[in-house]
Amino acid sequence: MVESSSSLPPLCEKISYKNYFLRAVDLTILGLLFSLLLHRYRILLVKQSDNVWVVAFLCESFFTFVWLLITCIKWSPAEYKSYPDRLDERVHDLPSVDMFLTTADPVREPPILVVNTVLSLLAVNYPANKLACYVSDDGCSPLTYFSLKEASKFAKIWVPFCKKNNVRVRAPFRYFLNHPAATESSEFSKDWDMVKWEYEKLCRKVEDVTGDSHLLDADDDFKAFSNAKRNDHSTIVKVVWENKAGVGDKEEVPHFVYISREKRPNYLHNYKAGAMNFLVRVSGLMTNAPYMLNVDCDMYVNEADVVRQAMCIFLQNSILNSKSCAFVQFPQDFYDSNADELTVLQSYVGRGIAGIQGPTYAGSGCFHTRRVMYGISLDDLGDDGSLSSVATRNYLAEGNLAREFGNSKEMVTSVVNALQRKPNPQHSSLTDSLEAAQEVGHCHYENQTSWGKTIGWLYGSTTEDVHTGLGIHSRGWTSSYISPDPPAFLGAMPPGGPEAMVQQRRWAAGMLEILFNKRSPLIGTFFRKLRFRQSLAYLYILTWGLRSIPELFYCLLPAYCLLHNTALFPKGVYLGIIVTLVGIHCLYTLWEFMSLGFSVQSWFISQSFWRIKSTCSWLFSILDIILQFLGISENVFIVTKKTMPETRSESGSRKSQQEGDFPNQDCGKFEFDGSLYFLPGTFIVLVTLAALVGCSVGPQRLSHSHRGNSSGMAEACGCVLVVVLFLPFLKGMFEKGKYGIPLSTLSKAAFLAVLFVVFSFGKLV
Ligand SMILES: O=c1ccn([C@@H]2O[C@H](COP(=O)(O)OP(=O)(O)O[C@H]3O[C@H](CO)[C@@H](O)[C@H](O)[C@H]3O)[C@@H](O)[C@H]2O)c(=O)[nH]1
Ligand SMILES: [Mn+2]
Repeated sequence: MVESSSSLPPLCEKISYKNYFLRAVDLTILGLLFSLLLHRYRILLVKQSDNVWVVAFLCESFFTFVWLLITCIKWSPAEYKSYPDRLDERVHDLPSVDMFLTTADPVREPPILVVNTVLSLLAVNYPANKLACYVSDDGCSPLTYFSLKEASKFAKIWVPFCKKNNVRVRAPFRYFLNHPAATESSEFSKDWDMVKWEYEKLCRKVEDVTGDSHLLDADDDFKAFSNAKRNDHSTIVKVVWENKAGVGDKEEVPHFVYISREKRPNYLHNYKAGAMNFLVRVSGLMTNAPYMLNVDCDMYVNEADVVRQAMCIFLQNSILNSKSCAFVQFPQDFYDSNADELTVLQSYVGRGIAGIQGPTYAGSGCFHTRRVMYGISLDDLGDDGSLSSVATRNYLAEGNLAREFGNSKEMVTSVVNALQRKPNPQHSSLTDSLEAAQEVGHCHYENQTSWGKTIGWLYGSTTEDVHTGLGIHSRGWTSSYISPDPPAFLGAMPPGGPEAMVQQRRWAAGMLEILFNKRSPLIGTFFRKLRFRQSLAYLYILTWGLRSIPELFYCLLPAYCLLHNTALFPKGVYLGIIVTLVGIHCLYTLWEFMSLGFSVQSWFISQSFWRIKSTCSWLFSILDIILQFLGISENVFIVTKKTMPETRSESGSRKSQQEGDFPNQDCGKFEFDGSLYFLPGTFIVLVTLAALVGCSVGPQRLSHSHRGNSSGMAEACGCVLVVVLFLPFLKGMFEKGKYGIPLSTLSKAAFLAVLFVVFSFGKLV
């Protein structure tokens, strides 16, 4: 299949970015942090009873630990660059790829957005007979199914149009943002108008049915949905479109299947991980491709060559007989500017991890190897990449597979084929597998099997992605990171506000679930095949939730000290160290943002958002975990609300990338509601303001009797910094509507702030 002659140029290259200057900056910051800690500790030894210094010492120890992890992670960044143009001369028969998309709620995830992502998948630059697209709908919505059916009709126009004209961005809502250039031929313009008209027709149809779903009642194809409730319905599997010609022609549209697994009330469905495992099974029965791409429903393909890019990595590995790469992860990029900080984090921390054992799995934009998902370890493979004889005996022994993969004969056969890298025997039609697909969708199909435990997407955490990736790395596999420009996938992030808080809390709680479960990286290095630095990388991500406590305390300390008339910061040289630390850190992070083309404003918003999300949202994840341990409540996956952006073209703040950016009028404006999330932030701002006011009203008191040999200036500066970082809250106190903090939150926070002030003063008397 692959031409292995070494005279041909490689399909991909690993690029390592060692930057000695950045290492020096990282180490300098680390050195400064350690010297500060040491100084605090020395003073603590002398005056043991100073609680403020104990708290500050503990917080700073935590921050130093985090920075130590960051320094280790960023030490040797790397990524892959692929050369898809070289594929054709080297590979005569490209491998098949099954593409998975999950959706869960037709209201929070508008079907037209799902349709666009699906269309971008169907139109990728890859032979149509090697692709199949599977959509899992946890919402069991006739509207979603209807939209997908309509999309498959439109795909017959869209896919050939994209391939013929070599369109780059193959999600119509994005593509039609721009008009064709004046230099284009009149034939193209005519085609363009026709396709746009057809797309608009599709949108209208979806809109009409959204307004009146009874329109579908008469259609027999929708019978399965009548009486179906979101959380109470049988399995539905529908072959929306089958590429019966079985050719890879440019005119052809890949297979397209809609599935919705059985749901019953009071039954744990394991959220996205459960949906992914059903996708794996159904696709195993139908097409059984050796590679699987998965995307979230809002993450459309922004680079038509993406499948070829990923295959470059897998195929080059097979040329080199290096078999350790389990998955290829593309970064999650976004078409809105709500996630600039995530983009920066991926670019630096993500590349750092990519240089160790490989990137963590991010849940979307990732190509997995089916065999690895079936639980095999790197040791199970022989030199030629096939199962070793011991592994063959273990896995394929009579009864073992049924015990692990469930009682469907067809499923077991497909697993045997996948493990031995053989395709399924040719079916005459996809619909032949419908019955078997229904069977593997039953609620209890997974009972007593290894699904979610050692095979497939892992259960037990709402961040199933990090969990599953960790499971794979712990079995000795590596992963690869490619970050093409323009980005391969683009999605949406909720703006700063309630939705973002819910999402961040879910993430932080999901990570803590992993930190304390049996796959914890704390033990993975010693008992499994997780590399040491990789376990540190996981530790960095998994401890996000825990950071909330030192961050909260540290934000309150300046105010407390000012009110309590005591010193927070050391004086003299060590005050200089703190100022230098803050300065270097600001410049360093600012440089990270600007080097990726982001603005100073975006940097500032991100710094502020980090403080807000850790003190306001991650804090609750600790509560979630405690309640879960006590058996009082379970962590749930609340789907993030996605909105279809207005299709108006305008240029955005980032220098890059696409053919026109979406407008973002309220960029950076923070939204509030009455939820408890906004209580800690409001409290911090009120307390800090009170301290500042107290300090300016009674300056004599401060200068005369300030204990700890500090004038209070440093603490006052600390307070100003806190207020600046929580600026959205300060503004929120004066705004109305969704940008204003509700009175109920304000009054609760004010009450707590009064208690805090009294408490701080109380100590003085
Ligand atoms: O019960 C569920 C819940 C969610 N989903 C799907 O999961 C995807 C991600 O959900 P979303 O609400 O967009 O979560 P995010 O927090 O934005 O997603 C990030 O975080 C998740 C948890 O770590 C990962 O699964 C995602 O891939 C990653 O993009 C979406 O396609 C949903 O439709 C389901 O299929 N079933
Ligand atoms: Mn999302």
